[in-house]
Amino acid sequence: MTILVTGGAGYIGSHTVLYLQEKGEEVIVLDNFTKGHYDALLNTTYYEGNLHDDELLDKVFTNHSIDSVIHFAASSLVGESVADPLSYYKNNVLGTHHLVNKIVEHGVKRIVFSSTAATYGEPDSIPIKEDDSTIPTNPYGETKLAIERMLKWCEDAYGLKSVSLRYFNAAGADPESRIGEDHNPETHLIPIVLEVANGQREFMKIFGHDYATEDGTCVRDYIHVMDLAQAHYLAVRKLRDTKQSGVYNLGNGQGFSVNEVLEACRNVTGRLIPAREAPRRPGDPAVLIASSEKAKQELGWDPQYSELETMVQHAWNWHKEHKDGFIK
Ligand SMILES: NC(=O)c1ccc[n+]([C@@H]2O[C@H](COP(=O)([O-])OP(=O)(O)OC[C@H]3O[C@@H](n4cnc5c(N)ncnc54)[C@H](O)[C@@H]3O)[C@@H](O)[C@H]2O)c1
Ligand SMILES: O=c1ccn([C@@H]2O[C@H](COP(=O)(O)OP(=O)(O)O[C@H]3O[C@H](CO)[C@H](O)[C@H](O)[C@H]3O)[C@@H](O)[C@H]2O)c(=O)[nH]1
Repeated sequence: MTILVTGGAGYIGSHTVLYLQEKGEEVIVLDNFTKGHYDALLNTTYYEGNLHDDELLDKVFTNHSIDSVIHFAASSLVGESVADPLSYYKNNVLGTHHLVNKIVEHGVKRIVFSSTAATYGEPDSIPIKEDDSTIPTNPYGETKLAIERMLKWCEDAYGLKSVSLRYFNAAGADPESRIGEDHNPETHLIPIVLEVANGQREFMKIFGHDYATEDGTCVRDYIHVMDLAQAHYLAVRKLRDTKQSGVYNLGNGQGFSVNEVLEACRNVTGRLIPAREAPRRPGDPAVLIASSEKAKQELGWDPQYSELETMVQHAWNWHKEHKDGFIK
C-alpha cells in the first residue's frame, strides 16, 4: 500500500514524507518543484511534473499500488492570490480537479487534503470551530474551500472518502534538523525574523501595532510542522480503518502575538533582532486561534511540540546551518 504525496518536496509535504517513512509507510512524491526542493526529499521516489499532466498521473497510478493520496500541492500566498486570482483557481481548483479525476478513474478511495484557516475569513468567535461560518476574505481561501466542497460531492457521487485538514500557522522544522522551511520569497513571520537573526535582513517589520489585542499586534496559532505531519498519518489511518470523511482544524489552541514571536526568537537565538513598526498588512484578521478538539477526539491527534520556543528552536537549528536554504 503506497501513499502518493503531491507537493511532497515543499515545506509541510517533505516533513510529512519523513514522518510517514518513519512510521513504515511506502511513499512516493509528485511535485513540479516550482516551490519544492530536491534536497528536501531524503531517499524518496519522486515524479517531477504537474498536477495538470494527465499522462503523468496515469503513469504514477499505474506504476504503483496507491491506496491513499495526501494532497499538498498548491499555490498558497494570500497576497499573490488577491493580485492574480485566476492563477490560484487554475493551480488549486483545476489542478485538484485533474488529480481527483485520476484518483476516481484509477479506483483510489482515500484523499487527505491540505486546507487552511483562511477558509474561515474573519472569525465568528475564538477559538474557531469547524462548523463556524466559512467566508474567505481572499481567493486563496476561496479555492481551498471550493476543493473541500468538491471532495464532499465526490464522496456522494463516487464514494471517494476525504479528510480536509485546516491548518493554522505551520512553524518549526524537523527536530533532527535534516530538513526545514525554505520559501522564496519568504513571507512567513518566524523564518523572516530568523533571517534578521542570521544577519540576512537588517530588521523585521511588525505589520500593525493598533489591533484590538493585548499588545496591539496580530495574534496567531502556531503549530509545529511535525505535529501537522502526525495528523496526516492519523487521517490516512482513520480513512483506512473507518472510511469516514471529515474536516478538522489543526492548531495548538494558544495564540501568540507578533511581539511575542519576536521575543521568543530573541530568547532562542540570543540575538538582538531589530524590528520596526509598519502599516497593517491588508486582509490580516486580528486574532486566529483554533479549537482542535475534534482532531484530538476523532483522529487521536496528540501534538508533541506545543511550546512556541520549541518551534522557534527547531526552525533556528535548521536556519542557522542553512542560511541560503536548500542548495538546489
Ligand atoms: N505553510 C502554512 O502555514 C500553511 C497553512 C495552511 C495551509 N497550507 C497548505 O499546505 C500545503 C503545503 O504548504 P507549504 O507551506 O508546504 O507550501 P510549499 O509551497 O512549500 O509546498 C507546496 C509544494 O507543491 C508543489 N506544487 C505546487 N503546485 C504544483 C502543481 N501544480 N503540480 C505539482 N506540484 C506543485 C510546489 O513545488 C511545492 O513543493 C499547501 O496546500 C498550502 O496551501 C499551508
Ligand atoms: O514580516 C512579517 C510577516 C508577518 N507578520 C505578521 O505575522 C503574522 C503571521 O503572518 P504569516 O505570514 O506568518 O502567516 P499568516 O497568518 O498570514 O498565514 C498563514 O495562515 C493563513 C491562514 O490564516 C494561510 O493558511 C497561510 O498560508 C499561512 O501562512 C501576521 O499577523 C502578519 O501580519 C509581520 O508582522 N511581519
